[in-house]
Amino acid sequence: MEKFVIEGGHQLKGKVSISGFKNAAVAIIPAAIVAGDKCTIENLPNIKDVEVLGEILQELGADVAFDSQLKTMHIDSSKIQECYAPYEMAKKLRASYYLLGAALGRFKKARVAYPGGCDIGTRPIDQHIKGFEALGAKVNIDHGIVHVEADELVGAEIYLDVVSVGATINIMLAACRAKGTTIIDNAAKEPHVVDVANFLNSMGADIRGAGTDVIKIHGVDEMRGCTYSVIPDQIEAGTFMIIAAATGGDVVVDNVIPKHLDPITAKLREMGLEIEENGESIRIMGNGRPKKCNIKTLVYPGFPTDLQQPMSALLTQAIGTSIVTETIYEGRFKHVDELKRMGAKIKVEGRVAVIEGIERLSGAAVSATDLRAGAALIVAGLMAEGFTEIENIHYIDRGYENIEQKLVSLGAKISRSIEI
Ligand SMILES: CC(=O)N[C@H]1[C@@H](OP(=O)(O)OP(=O)(O)OC[C@H]2O[C@@H](n3ccc(=O)[nH]c3=O)[C@H](O)[C@@H]2O)O[C@H](CO)[C@@H](O)[C@@H]1O
Ligand SMILES: C=C(OP(=O)(O)O)C(=O)O
Repeated sequence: MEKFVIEGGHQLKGKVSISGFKNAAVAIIPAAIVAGDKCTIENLPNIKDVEVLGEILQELGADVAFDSQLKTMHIDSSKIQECYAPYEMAKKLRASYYLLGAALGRFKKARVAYPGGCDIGTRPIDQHIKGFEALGAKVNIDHGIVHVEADELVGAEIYLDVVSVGATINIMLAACRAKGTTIIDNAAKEPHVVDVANFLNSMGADIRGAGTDVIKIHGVDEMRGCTYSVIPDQIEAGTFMIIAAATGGDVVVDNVIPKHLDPITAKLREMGLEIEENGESIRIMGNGRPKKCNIKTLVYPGFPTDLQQPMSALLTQAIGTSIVTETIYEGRFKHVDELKRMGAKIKVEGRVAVIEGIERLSGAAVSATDLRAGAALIVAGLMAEGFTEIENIHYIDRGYENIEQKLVSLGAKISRSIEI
């Protein structure tokens, strides 16, 4: 089992380049099925989730070649005949549910086991199902497998009861091959929704309004392969901004879309950090302990749930008491018990964490319980006095490319060690 060993207390300085967006990549790879042609996807992050999705498409019958140096995946999905993703395949990640929309669009039929992913609360798919049914599909769940099937997909007006990234993307995947026009009302506006729409449009789809809360999809008969480059990872970039703040460092986070980082920049400025935006990079200059700050996770352009855990870690050393409210996932406080091992003063009541800032955390042996909990423990370990050992780092490898190498290049003392 691998673990990270961190010696805390070193200021980070320098420039770090951000990889492609995991949460866009995990939708774009399954989306490549829709056209049934050859696609080249560039700027993919070299992370476990991308590797696993490539393997899943291969098992479904596609030719897949991932060049991890060039960060490019070539997918020829023309040989896929049908989409059956049993539990062993689908449980590996939450994003396997995008196979439902993609295969429904192309084959009018799919069978995919209920999705897996990090345990951060219930992850219902009722809005995905509502969308598929509105397009004319019959959906039933039998022995853990979601079956979707339609004689014909027909465009419809779909109002989402909750703003859901997954449902918005899944409905776009199916609707781009439906007859007529689909309107998704109360759609998610996240950058990854826009990236997937742009990818589908590059394959010949006709999707308008992605990035607003009304998306119009005119179904098309034909789609074709394309070459597409994934946008930079908003969450990896935000994590490095938080790390820079946590270590009182001076870090340029490069290859980002600063607009996507507005909610993080605003909060860090509120905490007293100096931040400069410069084209495709953001410079964060820390100076001692940050001020307290309240955080409420919201759909985009609100503060992203995926950064709540790393931000909570930073707030453990803020001056004053901060209140963190998690509105998206009720189970996203599993990092709290681990932070407490390091001396953090946090009380959780339901979806609210009250964090009383202390002078300094102390290094301890801790365990990652999910991807962003792992990122939070890295933030904490880099701030803490002494050594922190983080177990279960396979969660972190799901979503961060070469995180320890990127941190070492900024002057952090972190290494990966293998325990037998
Ligand atoms: C809005 C939001 O922050 N979405 C994040 C969520 O996306 P992900 O796609 O996992 O989640 P959704 O955006 O679909 O879910 C948002 C909320 O809607 C609820 N819901 C969702 C679908 C459904 O059919 N029924 C339902 O009730 C969920 O329980 C959740 O409370 O996690 C991803 C990975 O961490 C992030 O990249 C997304 O930015
Ligand atoms: C929880 C996450 O990923 P997933 O939805 O793929 O489990 C995440 O990216 O923070």
